This record gives sequence, C-alpha cells and structure tokens, in this order.
Amino acid sequence: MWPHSFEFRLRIALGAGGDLSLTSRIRNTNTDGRPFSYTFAFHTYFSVSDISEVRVEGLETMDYLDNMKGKERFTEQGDAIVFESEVDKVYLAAPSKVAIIDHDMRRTFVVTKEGLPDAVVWNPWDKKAKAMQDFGDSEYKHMLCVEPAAVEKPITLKPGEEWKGRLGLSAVPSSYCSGQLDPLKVLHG
Ligand SMILES: O=P(O)(O)OC[C@H]1O[C@@H](O)[C@H](O)[C@@H](O)[C@@H]1O
Repeated sequence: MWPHSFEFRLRIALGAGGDLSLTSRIRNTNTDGRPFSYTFAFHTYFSVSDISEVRVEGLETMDYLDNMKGKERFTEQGDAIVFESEVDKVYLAAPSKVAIIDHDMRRTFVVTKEGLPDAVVWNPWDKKAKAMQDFGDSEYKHMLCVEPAAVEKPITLKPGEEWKGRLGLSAVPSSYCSGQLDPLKVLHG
C-alpha cells in the first residue's frame, strides 16, 4: 500500500455542445507532516478509423522521452505525427492544445490541458496488443492514446497542499481534404 493519505476529487463536466472537461484534484492529507510525490496522466483512449491514416498536430518539433528506448530524449522532426509502428513517447512541455485528425471519420479531436506539462502518445501496435490481456489483438488499429500528463517532473505536495490538473476534450467535425483544414485554426482557434 502507498504509505500516504490523500484526497482525490474528479469533476466531470459535459457541455451542451458535447465538450467534456475532467478536472482532477489531489490533496495531501498526511497528518504526520510528510510530503509525497507522484506522476499523473489522464489515460484517454481515442477511437479512430484507422491508426495508419490518423495524424496528431501540435507536437511537431517537441522534445520527448522514448519509453521504448529506455526513456532516451529525442526531438521530433518535421510534420504532424503519423503512426506506422508501436509508439510510447512522453512529449515534454507540450502545448496546451493538441489535435488528433481523423481524415476518414471527418473528425478532429481537440485535446486541451492545464496543470499537466507533458503529453504521452501511445499505441501498442500488433505484437504488444497480442500480449495484453485486456486489449483485443486488432484493437490497436482503431485507437490512439493521447494523455495529458505530468511525467518528467513528479508533482510534490506538502500536507494541506492541493494540485489540480484539467483535461478538455471536444470533437470537431472536419471535412479535411488536402489543405482544407488549417492547423492554426484547430490548434489556436
Ligand atoms: O493500460 P493503461 O494503464 O492505459 O496504460 C497504457 C500505456 O500508458 C502510457 O502512459 C504508458 O506510457 C504506456 O507504457 C502504457 O502501456
């Protein structure tokens, strides 16, 4: 058991237009005066038409830790992130808005975050999917995990202190067709 006392509160708000907001609050309620540290991530799995056709915008040129290479640090190059094999990356100091663009579904998920500096991007691909008990063998083709997170630098709370992290999620209809969708509007609009 974790040797600390804490209070965890989750506020779920669903807006009239379907926008979802999840706010987590963690308070250190230790009475022995001890601080504690933790990392945090909203493990949000997005349903996508075909992982090979999806791209993520907002993380280009970001530094990341590659969990598949012993957490070595790299810098993302070039264009939007696309997927052709297993990925498990922690983007550091990621922007507060990231877009998951699903051309076939004509839908863009816009993920916003507050109090969560990092963003994890994960897809197990075929081999790991087969090895996971709670994951269908082919489910990796239709999912992408983008997680607002605080991973690189653990959060430390003294007794009485409270931390707050928020995830915002909206699905925007998009009829993207070579250049129709302006990433600046998705990311900054
Ligand atoms: O199955 P869960 O708890 O959603 O976690 C899935 C993945 O979550 C990511 O945060 C991790 O970086 C991966 O290593 C992990 O496998």
